[in-house]
Amino acid sequence: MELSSPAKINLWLRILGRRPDGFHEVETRLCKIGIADTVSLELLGTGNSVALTCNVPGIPLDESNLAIKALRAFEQRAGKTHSWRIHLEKRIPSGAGLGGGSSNAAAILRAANELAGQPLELGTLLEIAGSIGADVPCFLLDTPAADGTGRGEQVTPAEFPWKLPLVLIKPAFPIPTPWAYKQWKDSQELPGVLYAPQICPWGEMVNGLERPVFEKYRLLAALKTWLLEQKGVQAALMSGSGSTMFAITRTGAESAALAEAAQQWCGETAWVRATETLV
Ligand SMILES: C[C@@](CO)(OP(=O)(O)O)[C@H](O)COP(=O)(O)OP(=O)(O)OC[C@H]1O[C@@H](n2ccc(N)nc2=O)[C@H](O)[C@@H]1O
Ligand SMILES: Nc1ncnc2c1ncn2[C@@H]1O[C@H](COP(=O)(O)OP(=O)(O)O)[C@@H](O)[C@H]1O
Repeated sequence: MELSSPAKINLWLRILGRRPDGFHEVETRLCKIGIADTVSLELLGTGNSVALTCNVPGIPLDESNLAIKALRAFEQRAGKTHSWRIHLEKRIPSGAGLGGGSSNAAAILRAANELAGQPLELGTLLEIAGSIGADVPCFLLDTPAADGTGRGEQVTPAEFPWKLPLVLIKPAFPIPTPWAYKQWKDSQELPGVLYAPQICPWGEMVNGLERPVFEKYRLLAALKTWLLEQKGVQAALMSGSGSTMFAITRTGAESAALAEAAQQWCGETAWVRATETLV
């Protein structure tokens, strides 16, 4: 069984505070976008082995892969093991704040449940998803957008009728999510950079993780400032914990032109794509 496993951006990510368990209380709006991995899952028969392959080097192929974690958690809850084969065709860069691994985990939960004859209900799948990672449950919802509260794992579908043209820019370096949250409390704003909410028809775009991330990765702060000066840009923000920055333009032609200019600005090692939010 083959499933599309889309990336997300966070249109806003408000951090309300650090919790006693070390996680942070957040309010976020996740939107699925037109960049996706393809996840293939095959049920081989009896046993308990998982063979994982992937088209790109550098993705872990052992039990630390979120796709395998999802499969193991599914089998534990369903109370039955099988032998499986997974292939990940990755197009979403990792350590990018685009939720690639989380999306793969959700696709595996859906596919495994389907292939095993639907032993688990959506509520149970959402619970398992939340135990794998804060971003996983939103990818189990059918809607193109969702709101997350708590760690981000308490999700509700969100109305989002806008098909927004986007440019995504990920410099060559990744950013580990735990590091970004850890720096949040004691971080400072850089002068001359816009951190304030950008008021848009779909809501107030802001990302509380820009403060800690920009302090170390000055290039991203400079990139945000540059994006906000470009023709047709309605808003620019970091997605999740980075390192992807995204800009929303008014038209697809503007996002195509901006993608070209951004590639030149960042150099050829950056990953740059023009796409749009899913509706
Ligand atoms: C920042 C966001 C925004 O959507 O996405 P990414 O940048 O990772 O894509 C999420 O909050 C990330 O979600 P996810 O990547 O699933 O994180 P998890 O695996 O649950 O957590 C990784 C680590 O980040 C920290 N963490 C995560 C979520 C949260 N609300 N508070 C935290 O402090 C914790 O240190 C945790 O151990
Ligand atoms: N299926 C997967 N796809 C991508 N990365 C994965 C996967 N499973 C585990 N990882 C690990 O998770 C880390 C974060 O990856 P990812 O979820 O793509 O980024 P982010 O949390 O920034 O959106 C990577 O460093 C990678 O080694």
